[in-house]
Amino acid sequence: MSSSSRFITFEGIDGAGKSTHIASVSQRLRERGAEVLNTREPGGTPLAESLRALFLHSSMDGLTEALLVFAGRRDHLRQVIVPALAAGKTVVCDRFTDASFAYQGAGRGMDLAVLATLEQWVQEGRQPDLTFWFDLPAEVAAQRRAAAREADRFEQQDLEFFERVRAGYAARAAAAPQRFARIDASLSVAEVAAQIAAHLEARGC
Ligand SMILES: Nc1ncnc2c1ncn2[C@@H]1O[C@H](COP(=O)(O)OP(=O)(O)OP(=O)(O)O)[C@@H](O)[C@H]1O
Ligand SMILES: Cc1cn([C@H]2C[C@H](O)[C@@H](COP(=O)(O)O)O2)c(=O)[nH]c1=O
Repeated sequence: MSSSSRFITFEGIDGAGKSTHIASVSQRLRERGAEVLNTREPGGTPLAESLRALFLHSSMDGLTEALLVFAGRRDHLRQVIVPALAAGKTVVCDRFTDASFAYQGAGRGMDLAVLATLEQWVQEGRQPDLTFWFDLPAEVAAQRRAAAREADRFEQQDLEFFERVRAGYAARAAAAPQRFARIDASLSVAEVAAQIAAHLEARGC
């Protein structure tokens, strides 16, 4: 990875408000001289995007979900993320492996050791430099989703599922405090933006 490159991810339960801020964060980084590549997971390459459609709309168990999303992640890393970082770009990714631990691990009850093995095989030690975790109660996120769009099979899950997913993110954040920036996503859009800006300032971005 080039010294000027950064790998930044956005995480949180559905409806937490990530997409609302990704464009403005990317613009801020560009204004400060970064060449920013925006991408997402599941997805990011033609192969991974085709897997995304299956992942979001076909019925399957937690292990199948994990194998599918990590397969797409491997292609995404090799074809897009690693080359971009090597070229000195800043990669801003809407979701990454923390979502697998939160959704397939905490949400679906998959063995975290299996996920850790998949993480090692697929990422070969690579991790984001900075992860914004948009944290808020599942009930608040559900209210926001209800107003926004048609639910996919994850968004159709109940509040208990999303509270487990939230706890899964909290566990990942506790295990990697230097990488995670927790955002109180229950606040207003402006207050969330201010929290993000403060974290970026503190990291010289
Ligand atoms: N701080 C906020 N307060 C109130 N509503 C918000 C806030 N942030 C975002 N919203 C609204 O909540 C809805 C979900 O926001 P957004 O799409 O950014 O969430 P998300 O985390 O990207 O969700 P997903 O992961 O499912 O794509 C949108 O209608 C958005 O306008
Ligand atoms: C990367 C990843 C994602 N998911 C889930 C989380 C969301 O419900 C969807 C993606 O939808 P979005 O609107 O694009 O955020 O997929 C998951 O379960 N596991 C993962 O690794």
